[in-house]
Amino acid sequence: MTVIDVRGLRKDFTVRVKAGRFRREARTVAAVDGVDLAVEAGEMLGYIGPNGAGKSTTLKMLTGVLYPSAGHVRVCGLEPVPRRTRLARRIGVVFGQRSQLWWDLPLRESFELLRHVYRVPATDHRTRLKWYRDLLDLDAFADLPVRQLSLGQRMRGELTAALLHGPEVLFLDEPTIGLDVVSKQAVRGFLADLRDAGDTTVVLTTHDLADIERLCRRLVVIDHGRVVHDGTLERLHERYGSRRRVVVDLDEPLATPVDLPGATVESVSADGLRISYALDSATAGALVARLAAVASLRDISVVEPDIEDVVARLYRA
Ligand SMILES: Nc1ncnc2c1ncn2[C@@H]1O[C@H](COP(=O)(O)OP(=O)(O)OP(=O)(O)O)[C@@H](O)[C@H]1O
Repeated sequence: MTVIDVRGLRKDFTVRVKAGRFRREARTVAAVDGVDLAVEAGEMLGYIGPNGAGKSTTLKMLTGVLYPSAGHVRVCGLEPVPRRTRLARRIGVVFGQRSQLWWDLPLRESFELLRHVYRVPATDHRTRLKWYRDLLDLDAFADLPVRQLSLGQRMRGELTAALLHGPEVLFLDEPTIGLDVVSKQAVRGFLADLRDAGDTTVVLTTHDLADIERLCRRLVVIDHGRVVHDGTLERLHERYGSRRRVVVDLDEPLATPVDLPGATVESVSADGLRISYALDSATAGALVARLAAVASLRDISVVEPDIEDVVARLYRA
């Protein structure tokens, strides 16, 4: 079932720019410029792109905060802006700058208030809260007022708050930004469990590509308001020519360089004992077998392509 259905989505902003010493003129900027997107129930989708690419503007249109300039949007079958109140019961939202929690109240009481706001039956509330408490380790700080929480603790609270009414879709804007390592792990682990449970569709924007590697099979990359990639991470690697590397440590330098079709020497250390090969079409096994026939190998490591490189290259393209 398609939970998010977006076709030809656009958002234009009118900005005033300086034109000469005293004049300013209005110019139209397409923040989102014809995005098509279909997300199926239970998917966890990574929505990424450089600064100013149009990610937040898209999320705002999907959650009913902004009216599109053109195009078709349905989330859970509803048009977000006119059906905003109804939609709010079916989606959860975590946007970095906006909080759903009451700053002066203990976290625990915010959860209780949200139960009333969304009119969640007490048993459902209890079951869900128990799950989140365990997974996100909330008990350690649930009695503190929200204003006293660390960023990581607050984010764990925000995630719980966004999910307590059992939404079908969860929108997350930069859920791990600025978090300490422990909270980052906790949030990622939690999202991985949520994905595996399969009941919630998630759209995740992030600058932290480790989030994507850990969590999202499907990746949509947006740049200048347009989708430039929609597919798996592997496909992105293939498309942008990222390659695995094999690094070998030798007992003695090679007398003559070893050539293998499908592999390229990337670097050789000054003493000749460490060689790094980039794999084009050869397999790591074939390369190692070839080397082992002519040299004594001390150590071998296979380095997976780094998504940061791929995305940096993609943005430059
Ligand atoms: N209210 C607004 N008025 C005018 N221009 C806007 C407005 N909101 C966003 N923009 C412009 O639209 C473009 C897309 O912005 P958006 O915030 O959606 O990008 P983003 O991908 O979320 O970026 P970031 O990663 O920096 O959060 C940018 O050029 C931004 O300056």
